Amino acid sequence: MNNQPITCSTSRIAGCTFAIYPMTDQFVDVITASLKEVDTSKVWMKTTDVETCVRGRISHVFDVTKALFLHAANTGHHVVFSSTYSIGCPGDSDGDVYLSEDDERLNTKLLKRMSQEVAGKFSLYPLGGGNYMNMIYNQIEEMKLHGIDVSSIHYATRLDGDGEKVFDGLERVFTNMENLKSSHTVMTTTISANSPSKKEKINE
Ligand SMILES: Cc1ncc(C[n+]2csc(CCO)c2C)c(N)n1
Repeated sequence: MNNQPITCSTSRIAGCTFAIYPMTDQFVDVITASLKEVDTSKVWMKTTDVETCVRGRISHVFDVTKALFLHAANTGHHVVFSSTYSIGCPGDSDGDVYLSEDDERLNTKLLKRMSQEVAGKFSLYPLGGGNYMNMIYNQIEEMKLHGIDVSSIHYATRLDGDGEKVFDGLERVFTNMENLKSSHTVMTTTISANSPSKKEKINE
């Protein structure tokens, strides 16, 4: 058994653990086609039976996760994406070498072909101390500048609109936290596309 403590790292590598859940018998094809067709060469990546983890510069972590989800959603199936983004976690340093990649995004062309409405939510957790509620409120205001519907729900903020704009807002919020010198930031999201459910409350 490996009881070695995880070594501490002070690197500013960003990471995301996420899973895509396609609600179809063809779920294996939907997931594997996304993982194959999206260019992931500027991030460290590991896929298991439970999830995928990508690590690298913020721009590439968002480019890859956005492209993977929108590629899966583009099949037309009802697809859900569940993720945890993190930066500044005092823990492993896997993939630090990917921080030296340049800023050119690799999936811009692929994303241009896709137009997808989504519904989702995000929660922001500034873990580095400070006035955390103000930091969260400020970033919810930031999200409203991205051309999507932003509304309050319990424990999270709901987001409705174009998928690319939703991911661009999430990236902006995450990047803002880094620029504001938050020492450790975690952001969770759940994003759904092509749901057969109507947007209205379905329990009434
Ligand atoms: C992004 C993402 N990565 C891994 C899984 C886990 N998973 C479930 S089915 C399947 C394909 C067959 O092995 C895989 C890898 C997921 N759901 N989403």
